[in-house]
Amino acid sequence: SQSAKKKHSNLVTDKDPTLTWEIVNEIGDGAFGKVYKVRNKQSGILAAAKIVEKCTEEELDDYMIEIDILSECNHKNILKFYEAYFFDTKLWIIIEFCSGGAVDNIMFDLDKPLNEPQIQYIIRETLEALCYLHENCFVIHRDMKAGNILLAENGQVKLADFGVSAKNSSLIQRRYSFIGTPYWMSPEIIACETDKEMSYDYKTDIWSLGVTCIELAEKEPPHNELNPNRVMMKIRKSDSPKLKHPNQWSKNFQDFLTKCLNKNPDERLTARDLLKHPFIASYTGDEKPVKLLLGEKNADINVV
Ligand SMILES: COc1ccc(Nc2ncnc(-c3cccnc3Nc3cc(NC(=O)c4cccc(C(F)(F)F)c4)ccc3C)n2)cc1
Repeated sequence: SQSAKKKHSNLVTDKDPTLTWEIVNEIGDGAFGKVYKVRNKQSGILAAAKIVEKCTEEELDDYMIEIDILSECNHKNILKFYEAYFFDTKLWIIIEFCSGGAVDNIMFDLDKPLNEPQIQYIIRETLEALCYLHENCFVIHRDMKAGNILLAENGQVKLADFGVSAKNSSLIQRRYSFIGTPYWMSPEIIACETDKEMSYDYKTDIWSLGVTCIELAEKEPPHNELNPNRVMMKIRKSDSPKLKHPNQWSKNFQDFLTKCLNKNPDERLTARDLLKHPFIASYTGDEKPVKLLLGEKNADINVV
């Protein structure tokens, strides 16, 4: 439509996406719509396409925040934006395809948590993405968890946001809205919902990263036995969560967790600081431990 074309530069409105992209299969079905693996008819390139049916102009404005964030992000550890179409009342958001899928699905398929080198590599790459989001894009992710960390076929780590909670926020202005998946929520983000004068900022992603480390080490986040509306009060009342069996893990890992899971956001380290922490800096390996993990997952599928 004319208004969509005029307003948004990242949006193709006068071309039918099915002329360029063919649907291979469905890979996800969320509240927002369906997600497909698609192939470019000219280049053969694979991609992931979120297709929102009957998208209204105001819904489009909301999705444009996501499209603008994705199109301005140019980093090896953030999903690469390809194209977006608004055609025949359907919105298509097309981004790079990661064949490994999300890390929580991989742990579920293999029915086992990750080992320390795999955690070090994945968290190092995720911290690089968070540094970029916080320092270059002034974006708070707000839904950091293993389900939003994708693996590409060569073991590359790509940060995603399927719930699309990531929002732009300038350095000074803090966020007052309330969002994210309860188990990974920081104490201050929960406080936001009760006493409004509280606010939170980038440090909320660091708490969620700490919870994600426990999730990678134990398959589930802390308090996962509680139902979602109980867990928020539990997080606010409880001390910082810890690993169930600390002596199975290095002192560096345990110390890294205490630096992420400080209940006071002002004392929590930044993503930039955490990249220098021994748990991360001492890991000089490449993506090999994660390529083995992907090998197991693929072998798993063949053997079944
Ligand atoms: C179940 O098996 C699989 C196998 C492979 C894959 N691979 C894959 N590769 C790429 N994308 C997806 C995907 C899956 C479900 C939903 N959305 C997906 N990607 C996607 C993500 C977005 N948006 C973001 O990731 C996003 C939005 C806002 C901010 C950010 C960030 F802050 F991270 F930059 C990221 C938009 C459109 C799409 C199609 N899935 C997934 C499941």
